Amino acid sequence: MTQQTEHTPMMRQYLEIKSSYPDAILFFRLGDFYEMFLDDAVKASKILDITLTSRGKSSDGRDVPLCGIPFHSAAPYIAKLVEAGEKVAICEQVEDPKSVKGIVKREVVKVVTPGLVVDAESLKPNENNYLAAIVPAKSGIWGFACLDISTGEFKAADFPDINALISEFYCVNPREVLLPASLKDGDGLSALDGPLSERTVSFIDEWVFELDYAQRLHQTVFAAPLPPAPDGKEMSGGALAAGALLHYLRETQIGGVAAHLRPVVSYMVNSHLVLDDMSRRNLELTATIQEGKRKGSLLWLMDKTVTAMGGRKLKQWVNYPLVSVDKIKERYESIEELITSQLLRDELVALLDGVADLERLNGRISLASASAKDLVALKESLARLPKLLSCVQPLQALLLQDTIAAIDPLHDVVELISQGIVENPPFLLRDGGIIATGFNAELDELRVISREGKGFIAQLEAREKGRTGISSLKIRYNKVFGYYIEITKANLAGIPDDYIRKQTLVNAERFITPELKEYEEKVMGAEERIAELEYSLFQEIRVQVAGQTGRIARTAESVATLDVLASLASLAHGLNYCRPEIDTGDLIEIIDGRHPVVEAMHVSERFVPNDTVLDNNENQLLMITGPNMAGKSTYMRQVALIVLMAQIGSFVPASKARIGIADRIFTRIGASDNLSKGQSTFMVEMAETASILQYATPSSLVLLDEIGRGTSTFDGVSIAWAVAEFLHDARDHAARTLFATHYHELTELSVTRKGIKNFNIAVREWNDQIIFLRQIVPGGASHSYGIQVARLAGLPQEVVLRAREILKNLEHGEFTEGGEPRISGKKGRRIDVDSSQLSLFTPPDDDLRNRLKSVEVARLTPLEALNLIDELQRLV
Ligand SMILES: Nc1ncnc2c1ncn2[C@@H]1O[C@H](COP(=O)(O)OP(=O)(O)OP(=O)(O)O)[C@@H](O)[C@H]1O
Repeated sequence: MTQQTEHTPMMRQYLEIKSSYPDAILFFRLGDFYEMFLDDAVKASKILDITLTSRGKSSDGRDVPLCGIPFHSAAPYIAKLVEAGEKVAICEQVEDPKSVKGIVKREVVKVVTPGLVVDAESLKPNENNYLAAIVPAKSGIWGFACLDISTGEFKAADFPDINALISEFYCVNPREVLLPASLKDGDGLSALDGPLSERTVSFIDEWVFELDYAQRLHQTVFAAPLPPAPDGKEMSGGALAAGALLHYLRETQIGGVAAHLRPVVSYMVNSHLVLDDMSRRNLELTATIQEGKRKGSLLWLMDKTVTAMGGRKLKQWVNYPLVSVDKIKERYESIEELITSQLLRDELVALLDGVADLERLNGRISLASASAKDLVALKESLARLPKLLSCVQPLQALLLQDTIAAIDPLHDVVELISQGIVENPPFLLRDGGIIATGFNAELDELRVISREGKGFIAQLEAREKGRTGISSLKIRYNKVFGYYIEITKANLAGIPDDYIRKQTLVNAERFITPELKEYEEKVMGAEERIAELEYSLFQEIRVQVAGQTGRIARTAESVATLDVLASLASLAHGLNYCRPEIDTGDLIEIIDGRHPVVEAMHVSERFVPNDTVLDNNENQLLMITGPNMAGKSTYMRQVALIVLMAQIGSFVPASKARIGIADRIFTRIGASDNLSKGQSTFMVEMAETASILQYATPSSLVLLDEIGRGTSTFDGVSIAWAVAEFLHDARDHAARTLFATHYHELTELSVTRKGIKNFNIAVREWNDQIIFLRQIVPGGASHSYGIQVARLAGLPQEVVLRAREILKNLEHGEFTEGGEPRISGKKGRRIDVDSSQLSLFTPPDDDLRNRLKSVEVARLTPLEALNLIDELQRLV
């Protein structure tokens, strides 16, 4: 904060508190308002679109900017600031102003930050909201940890290099990130620039990222040591990052870490099928590549869940496909059983449909921000569980049984809430009307007093009307005077002596009597006490329920799993998917495979199914040629998606599939433009290819679409050729590969490489038109049909004709002395419609060919042969 201010005691208090929260907007409680001052006020008034005023002057004579919001309706304002990426520190009066002389004591009670919001309005139901920490650790390892305070999930891992870290970062997609302060201007951050943009980033003191500290914090919070990595070794970076998150939680939650937060779970890059960020985006797993929308993504297609928890869990399954055959089979088994038990599944889905977001309710309960409505929602959801349990009881599959066994209907919690809280409580907690009758004797008594008091006032009004003979006499109530008797001016003559005048209005006078005040005290006292008592009883109930967060979390988790399995069963059943066979072998065999999303999005067009065989032997690299628009990319993606779905544990769009587990899926598809990061399209293409060649293993699945197209044709073909050779020849990197290309020359690789097979996507020519058959067939394509497709796309006739002319020139081998094609040629040459593809490697030596063709070898004498060699040499 830069401004100088007049230092009234209150302002001094403000500045002192603010100095501990320099990067948060401080909500400073003043009576019924939260006030913001100085820079905070300027910033917040803009974001919140509220009036900026000023309060007094600073010592340099400038106004002190000020804005404020009513405390009882602060929630939407806080949400708006947090949505804009700001942190909000809530500073309350922690003493009763009535009992204090001078400045009342104030303290920050909570800091709300984008990664730590819990209110339902600020969160998307089927998305997690993560807070993450990143830290470079020793030997190039990067530590990463993230938690979702709204659900209690907490995990950490080490990543071998920054690229692996970044891939995971995008997958987790945290809203807020903590980094060690040393990264502020230091190395390593530039690679993180892209990932960190548009997220709230906080730099944390270096000392926080210490292993001892992390271990101590974890032990204190969870009464358990930090876990090792899944391979049994000590987590290095992940542990530090987890420690930083716990530290930050303590700082912002003031006084405690949420009870529902679960201990850290450690994981590793290869605990799952690994996908880098580009591949995730290319395969449109959770969002489309063009518009970043959910609709059109694999997740959109697969998601038939009916609860928010199920939606989030499915997203996690899609983001982390499995590599364990046993675990995958457990999921298949469950889906199969749920498909065959259709009636049961329908009933299960109907029961799940009414279950609220137990995970987030649990979070709000444990963080003491749950309303009475939240508790009732919890009760109503839990109350469905006994029926749900009896519905699923006949299911036999192992995973289903384990999941069902972990569901706890929490009868005690249901009973407590049913007895304690009315069926339909108000939203506000302080106005009473929450606690059910019969729950607390004192409360019931107070309610009787209050009711009777009100009845008495009605009686009193009638009595006073009789006594005074003034029929218009009324007993009324307002906040300033409490109860009073109102008499119009015309009737004032008849008022009794014991009436005490309180106020004069234009047309009436207001009076009180000692009797009225006595009753008022009783009623008002009772009502005040009722509100207080109800609030404290509510808090007691909430604390009791919060004591059960572990049980609620386990139940929520199981309900989510049931929802996901039922969703996968509905998907498979509805779209006629098959159960794959899965093993650790190298064979990927798909019969009648379909692209799940293209098939679902274009229902009017029949999707043509295709087969695939890939392995580590004779079908290791499929070289796919075919005209533009034929369906090469769709075909390649469909294979990757089928493998991915199979490893998610889902059935797949095919009539039969056998999937040898993939450790990673790599894709290099299309021209992703990275100009904003200062890299050319070609540079990005090559960088991605380099990373594939470095990390692919024989168990990987690689999709390469038009490698080399970002540069000159000769360079492009050469690079594509060498890449294909490498993927075939380099034993450690010989991944199962789909290689789509427009360079027909590459089909020649199959002659010398036994693992390379040519395929093309069939088209039929008809009257200078092409018809796409969408069928993948063995062999290389002979034509590109680029010009025909360009014409279909509406390129002007003139340009199309000229392109054909140039193509013809090229095909006729018109080259300059330097070997460059003389493509401009002469205009007006007649063009054959069926021009065949130019072979770039056709040598410009027709004379040589013609001479050779003319030789009749059988009739050559040895001397003539020698002469001929001499002549040919000269020709060359
Ligand atoms: N098997 C199929 N059945 C029906 N339609 C398909 C099939 N495969 C692809 N398509 C449709 O054909 C269109 C073109 O497919 P795709 O983009 O895969 O072609 P491509 O050969 O990769 O083209 P290009 O070389 O120009 O990138 C897509 O819009 C898709 O909807």
